[in-house]
This record gives sequence, structure tokens and C-alpha cells, in this order.
Amino acid sequence: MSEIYKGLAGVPVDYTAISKVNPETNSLLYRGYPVQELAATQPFESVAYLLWHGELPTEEQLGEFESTERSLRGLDANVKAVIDSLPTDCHPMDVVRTAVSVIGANDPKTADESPEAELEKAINLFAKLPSIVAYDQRRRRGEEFVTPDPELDYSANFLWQTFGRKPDDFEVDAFRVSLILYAEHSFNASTFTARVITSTLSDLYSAVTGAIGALKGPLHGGANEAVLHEFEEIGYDGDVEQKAYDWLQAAFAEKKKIMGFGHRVYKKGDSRVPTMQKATYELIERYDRPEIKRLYEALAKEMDEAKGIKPNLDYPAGPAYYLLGFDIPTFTPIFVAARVTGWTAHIIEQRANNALIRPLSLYNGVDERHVPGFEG
Ligand SMILES: CC(=O)SCCNC(=O)CCNC(=O)[C@H](O)C(C)(C)COP(=O)(O)OP(=O)(O)OC[C@H]1O[C@@H](n2cnc3c(N)ncnc32)[C@H](O)[C@@H]1OP(=O)(O)O
Ligand SMILES: O=C([O-])CC(=O)C(=O)O
Repeated sequence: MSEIYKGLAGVPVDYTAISKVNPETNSLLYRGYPVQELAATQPFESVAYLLWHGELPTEEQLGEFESTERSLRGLDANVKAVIDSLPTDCHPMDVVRTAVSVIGANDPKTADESPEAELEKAINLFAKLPSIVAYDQRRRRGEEFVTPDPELDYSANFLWQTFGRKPDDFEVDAFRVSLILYAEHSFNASTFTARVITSTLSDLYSAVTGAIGALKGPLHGGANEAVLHEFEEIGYDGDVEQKAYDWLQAAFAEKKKIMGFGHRVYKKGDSRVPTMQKATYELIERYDRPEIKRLYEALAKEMDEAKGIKPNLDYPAGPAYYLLGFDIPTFTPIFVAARVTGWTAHIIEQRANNALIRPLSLYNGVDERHVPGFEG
């Protein structure tokens, strides 16, 4: 074999029954269901259940799952203490990664690899991540932890714990849609990281911790934050089309990647963007922020005209989180909270039919040579 597949582009490395990304039909299925149909009809809890169990829950199964999830939302004192010990100017992804690690170190079932124990751990992380993400944003603002509200569903409680006020239905709905769209996407870089770690027979918490590290980068999950930094650099007033054009030309001259655009698999546009864009436009209307829509459309138009490259999910998700009131560095941690469902479904799938993931490399270093003076 003498060919390499840089970045493993176009290389299928295993089967998965969890989701299907089809760039030809521009579609995304979770366990066979189009993600748009799930976003239009389901609570996020049902989608998490679907990813783990392969089927949507019955009413009774959903009720049982919801009460388990609601009972696990709190944070142990040792997790809070570790979060409190971290600097408020570190990246929130570092906090989330550390908190998951601490939960793993304290869980007596960390080494238990039975499917039942793996699912329990997945649900535990799923339930606790909103507390971690919300608390971290609050402590940076000098605010206290908000106790989870067991009367609220996952999406509403996440907003309640972040902002300390009961959210309006339209806010909950936009947020719920974003979580469903972010939940799963086959062998993306962070999920693949989780599968590589699992393939060595390491534990679920280690795999999720590694996945968080992979998601942090701006070529992957970190792009939703970067989109808002781009918007802020370009500015919202005046002739935004001209400003977007000038900003893009300068970025191209410096060979910069434009965050929120392009995708490894979708080359004709990301299947999730229309659904997320609709939710973002609704938020823009509700909050009366037309300047955000003008800039959003101007940059997308100029990018399309210049390179023919379309937005990915991070492009509409970033402004939605901004409008909901999240601090920009909190955007990727929200992605973690959503994607932990997909990651853990893949960890369970990998473990059930494992093969160590260990590709080959082609050596292109110096030829064999010998240490001076060695006479072996
Ligand atoms: C939820 C998610 O994780 S979605 C992805 C989020 N990431 C981003 O938004 C970061 C910006 N986008 C990118 O960097 C890329 O599009 C990636 C990493 C997502 C995909 O990259 P790849 O599949 O490796 O595409 P690749 O880098 O080969 O791009 C092909 C060509 O399009 C260009 N291109 C692709 N995306 C962009 C972009 N966002 N800005 C500028 N040029 C781009 C490349 O420079 C390359 O041009 P060339 O052939 O002249 O060298
Ligand atoms: O599939 C990818 O490479 C990146 C992506 O869109 C995701 O993880 O949601």
C-alpha cells in the first residue's frame, strides 16, 4: 500500500447503525428518522433515548427516563469545588472537560463496561452537563448556582439554570431544536476520537473527555463561537454587504478559513442548516435584531459568490445562542451537552463489536542511521 488518505477523507472505517449522513440527498437520519422530523416533533429527551436504544420511547418509557434524568441533574460538592478552583479566564471547554473527568474519577462504576452500566453513565453525564455548563457561565458572571427544576424538561431547565429565570416557550423551542440537530453526526472528529479511545478498552469517561478535547477545536465544534467573533469583527452597521466582502477578501489574502462554512462530508450545504436557520430567524424576529440577519445573509452570500462554500450548522447555531443570552465561549460547551448523547451511543456500539483502531503511517523521515560511538 503506497497511498495515504490525508485526514482519512473519504475512508469508511466501520459500520454504524446510529446515524446516516448522506451528502447526495443532503439528509441526516438518526436511527432511520430524518432529523428534521425529530426536530419538528420530539423533546430532546426522546431523541437521546432514540440514539441510545434505537427506538423512540413509548409514553411510559419516556416518563421513566425523564424522572431518572431529572433526579440526576445536581452536582456533587466535589465537582462544584473543582469547577470553583479553575480560573474564570480559562476556556469553558476546559471546565467541562475537567468536570467530566472528576465525575469519572468518583464513579465506582467507571470500570464496569456492561451495557447497563455504560447506559447509566451516559444518562448521568447527559443529566449533569447542563448544570456544569450553566454554573460555569454563572460563576464567571459572579452569580450563584441555580438549583435544577424537576418540573422543567431538559431544554427548559438548561435555560433556567443558566439565566435563573423561567424561559419563554419560543426560547425553549429554538434551544431544543439546536440540541437535536447537534446530537449526532456519524464519524465526525470528536465521535471518532471517542471510538478510538473506547477501542483500547478504556472507559466511557475517558472517551468523552477525549471527545470534548476534539470538539473544542475551531475546525469542529469551536466554529460556533468563531462565527460570532467574525460577526463582531465585521460589525453590524452600515453597508454590511460591502463590509462582509472586504473582510472576506482580507481573510482570503491571509489564507484564513472562514468559520461556520464548509464541511468534510456535505459539499452542497449542511442538511441541518435550513432547520436551524429558521429557528435563528425566529429568535431574530422576537428579539427585534434585524442587523444580525442582515450580516448573517451578507456574509453567506459573499462566501457563496467568492468560493461556492455553504454554511454548516455552526453558522446559524452561533447567533441563536448569542440571542438567547449565552456568553460566546459557552457555545461549544452547549454542543458538548447535546453531542454527549451521540458520543455515548457510539461508545456503546464500539464496545459491542470492538476492534482496536490503529491505522498505518508511511514513514518519510531520515533513513536509518546510528548513534555515534555505538558498537553493538
Ligand atoms: C459541526 C461542525 O463541526 S461543522 C465544521 C465546523 N468547522 C468550520 O466551520 C471551520 C471552517 N471550515 C473548514 O475549515 C473546512 O471546511 C472543514 C475543516 C470543515 C472541512 O474541511 P475539508 O473537508 O478538509 O475541506 P478542505 O479543507 O479540503 O477544503 C477544500 C477547499 O475549500 C476551501 N475551504 C473549505 N472550507 C473553507 C472555509 N471555511 N473557508 C475558506 N476556505 C475553505 C479549502 O481552503 C480548500 O481550498 P483549496 O482546494 O484551494 O485548498
Ligand atoms: O460531521 C462532521 O465532520 C462535523 C459535524 O458536522 C458534526 O460533528 O456535527
